[in-house]
Amino acid sequence: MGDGRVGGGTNRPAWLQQYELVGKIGEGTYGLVFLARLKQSHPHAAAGVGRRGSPIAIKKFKQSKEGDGVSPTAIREIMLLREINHENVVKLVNVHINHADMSLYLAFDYAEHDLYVVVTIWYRAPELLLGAKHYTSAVDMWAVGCIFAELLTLKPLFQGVEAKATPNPFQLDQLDKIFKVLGHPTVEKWPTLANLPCWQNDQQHIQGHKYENTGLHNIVHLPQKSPAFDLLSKMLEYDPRKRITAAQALEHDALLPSQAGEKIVQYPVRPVDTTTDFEGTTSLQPTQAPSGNAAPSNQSVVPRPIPRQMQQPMVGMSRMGGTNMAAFGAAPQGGIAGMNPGNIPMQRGAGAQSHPHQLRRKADQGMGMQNPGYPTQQKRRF
Ligand SMILES: Nc1ncnc2c1ncn2[C@@H]1O[C@H](COP(=O)(O)OP(=O)(O)OP(=O)(O)O)[C@@H](O)[C@H]1O
Repeated sequence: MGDGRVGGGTNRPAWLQQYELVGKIGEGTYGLVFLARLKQSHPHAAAGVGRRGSPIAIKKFKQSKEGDGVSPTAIREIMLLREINHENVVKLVNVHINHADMSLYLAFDYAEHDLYVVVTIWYRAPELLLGAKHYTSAVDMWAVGCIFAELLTLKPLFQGVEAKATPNPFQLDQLDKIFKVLGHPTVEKWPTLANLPCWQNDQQHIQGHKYENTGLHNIVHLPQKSPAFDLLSKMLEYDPRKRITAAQALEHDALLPSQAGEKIVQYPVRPVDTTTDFEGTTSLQPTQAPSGNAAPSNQSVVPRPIPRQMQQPMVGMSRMGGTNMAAFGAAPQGGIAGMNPGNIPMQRGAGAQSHPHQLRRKADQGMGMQNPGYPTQQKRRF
């Protein structure tokens, strides 16, 4: 299959030679993601960055159905990632393209932890669920609050079942999950509630029900007087106009580094499917799981031997740490020079393709793999 045959195949493109493929670590709407390691140190390698053995996440974009070039989605992702330079955003370190089949590979700094990406109704603000036609960035703060709680408990906070049959934004089960924890919303506390279409139309569903406040603190196990709980409750404020803004949140006491940590959260590390190659189908050399952690016979999982201690004491809420690895230079052979995607033929209609507003939570959270159960938990202090 020429250049497109990579990973387990023999006809590897030249650019791939710099990586040792470990296995598949994830799958998104647009591609498969693999863990690989650098075979050799990069000339500009800094401490822990770009050195031999450094982990790299390689995302292979799925081929477009039309087979007419690189998708606008990929182009958009590359363009944006080239612009973004922030410690909390994984860095795009290289772009590779196989001209034979126009398959595209993006090489990123590797991130040890993630939330297995958060775009379902679980993170949707109540004003949206109640049909608000005009909304603000407060909806994002609600989502951040949900994620914050999930970081504390390792469990999504409001796991509503989505009613998919209707174009109506009203999601009763999701609202039900929220109200059960935060209590019944009232127009006294949230005056514009009365104007929301679904609040008016679905009175019998919501207003007929009296929700008790179970108490968020009971779920996230934080003292009610702690700065972390204060910040969380301000993110999950019903009234979007009263909800804390991102700028205010950054100033909140919970983020002061001087605060002593109280709550230690054990984060699991990412499983790696070592049987899947870049084509997402065939076998790499299976790696046996350590004894006592038998993997299913048709697949193997390995703990990632990438010790990355999270040593910083975290207080209240900590900003999610990025990998903090610097880019290590220009594209090597086969890469797109300077990561300029300008020479990539784009599909017609580029830019017009809409990103699905609502994506599903990944069905393959653990990629169907058993939790390897290795002693690889990492701690984060809150
Ligand atoms: N740099 C990385 N380091 C470690 N794992 C990664 C990295 N990038 C992606 N992954 C893993 O691969 C998964 C798929 O990533 P991808 O970017 O393809 O899609 P997504 O952003 O999760 O979702 P979608 O494309 O549907 O919006 C992620 O959820 C994550 O588990």
